Amino acid sequence: MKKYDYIILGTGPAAYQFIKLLATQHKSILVIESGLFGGTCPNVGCEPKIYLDGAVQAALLSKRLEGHGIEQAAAMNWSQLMKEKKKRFTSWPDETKEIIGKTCDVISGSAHFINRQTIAVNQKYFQGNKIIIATGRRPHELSIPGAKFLHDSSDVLSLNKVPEHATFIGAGYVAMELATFLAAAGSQVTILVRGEQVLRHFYQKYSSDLVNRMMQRGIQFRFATEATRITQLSDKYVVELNQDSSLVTDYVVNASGRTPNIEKLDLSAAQIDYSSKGIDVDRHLQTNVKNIYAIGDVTSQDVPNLTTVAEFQARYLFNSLEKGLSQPIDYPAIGTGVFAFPQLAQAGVNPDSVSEDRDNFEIVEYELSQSSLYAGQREQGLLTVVYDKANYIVGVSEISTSAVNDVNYFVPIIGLRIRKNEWHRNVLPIYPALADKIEGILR
Ligand SMILES: Cc1cc2nc3c(=O)[nH]c(=O)nc-3n(C[C@H](O)[C@H](O)[C@H](O)COP(=O)(O)OP(=O)(O)OC[C@H]3O[C@@H](n4cnc5c(N)ncnc54)[C@H](O)[C@@H]3O)c2cc1C
Ligand SMILES: NC(=O)c1ccc[n+]([C@@H]2O[C@H](COP(=O)([O-])OP(=O)(O)OC[C@H]3O[C@@H](n4cnc5c(N)ncnc54)[C@H](O)[C@@H]3O)[C@@H](O)[C@H]2O)c1
Repeated sequence: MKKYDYIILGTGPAAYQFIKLLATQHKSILVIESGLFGGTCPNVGCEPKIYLDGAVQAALLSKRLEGHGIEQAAAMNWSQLMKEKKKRFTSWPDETKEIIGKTCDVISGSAHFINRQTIAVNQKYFQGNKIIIATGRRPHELSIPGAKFLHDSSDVLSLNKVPEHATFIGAGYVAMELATFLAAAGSQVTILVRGEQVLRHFYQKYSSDLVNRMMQRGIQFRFATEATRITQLSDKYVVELNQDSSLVTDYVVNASGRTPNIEKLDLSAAQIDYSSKGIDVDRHLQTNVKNIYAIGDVTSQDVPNLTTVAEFQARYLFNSLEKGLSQPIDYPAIGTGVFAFPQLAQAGVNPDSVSEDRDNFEIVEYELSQSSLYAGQREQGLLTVVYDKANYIVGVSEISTSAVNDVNYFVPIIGLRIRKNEWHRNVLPIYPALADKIEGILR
């Protein structure tokens, strides 16, 4: 049986980052991937999403400005856009496999544990001194009758023609972003929200604001509504709802969350602890088994499942295993954004989590629309800043057409605890942009 220093399961952002760093260490490495090389983010997640987003934002912004300096709003040609997207993305898995193959042995197949040192793939067995599990997540399966008619985010991101009517189940990141895309391309869209909240990890005032602005563009939200059954009716689908009602649609997207890829790993063969939330790891990203580690979305850690977080964990693990770093993982200020229209973004402390603690935190809202920058886009922009007792900025939330980039200005300010005088001395940003106003927001 061939023995390696490392066996790595998966090739998504977590594994890829770890492999890239390990390439400098002259180790023997086996990498096993059961799906598309590169994982979710570059193939069916962030990257194709942001590629399509360019046209979506252009179309929606031109519509907003119609009659205010734009004669006629741009009309999206989704099919053409999708052809362009496929041209760019189709070769990525093969290219990624080739890059990894330069420094590692690579196998396509689904890996599972035989025991604490042994992994099986395609009926072959391999031993690893250290085994890194980075198998990510996949769309959560809804167990309702007719679930076979459901589509997921990957399907939407490679859809050739937009449906006349689309229904989304769930109201998290995926639903809010992809509903924005399909609606911009001409679909009628309905979003079924199980409870009363959308994007529950975001500042709720701005989540509700986003819902209102999407509703103004004709996107329908049905709150306290669950899909209970889906049936086919010639070339359409009937979605039965918990409120003794139903709707007829052309396309149903399951956007009810993502579940860790653990079932096929046979974790019990290596006595690895896990739950439905993912693989349990300690603050060194080690499982309960000494030589086995887990990174990225597959872990049950209470951090957002983002590419940035997966890569951060990979860097931490590399430094811990190869560079002798002994401190536990300590997460920095994490920024996150929803690529809807307008965008929603936040970093650090969510105002909702400290709104009752006025002794230790101050929450201040800044109206951005007064600036010509935002007014020229005819979009209301709102920024909320959370200050701690010592007047450091510890959290920022924004809703505007440029919220993602705006909040990114604040990530170093929060992470590096930058004060007004330091900013003033060392920074002269481009004007006009939000960055030139930050000095006024800092204390
Ligand atoms: C539609 C969408 C949009 C997103 N947009 C953003 C965004 O804008 N910004 C952001 O930060 N994050 C975004 N994300 C989240 C981001 O994609 C994930 O956080 C990131 O991909 C996690 O990386 P990972 O390496 O942990 O897992 P993954 O990228 O999921 O990779 C895991 C890999 O393991 C493989 N695998 C699974 N089981 C096995 C097995 N038994 N054997 C071998 N291989 C296996 C899988 O095939 C997969 O390739 C988005 C996700 C989706 C779905
Ligand atoms: N811009 C980004 O960074 C980005 C974009 C997309 C995805 N992601 C990542 O991928 C993850 C998955 O995204 P997502 O939108 O699929 O999940 P999510 O957890 O953000 O949202 C899931 C939604 O489905 C609802 N839901 C759960 N179970 C349900 C059920 N049985 N019936 C009806 N509704 C149900 C939830 O209440 C929630 O509204 C995100 O949490 C995020 O980490 C990030």
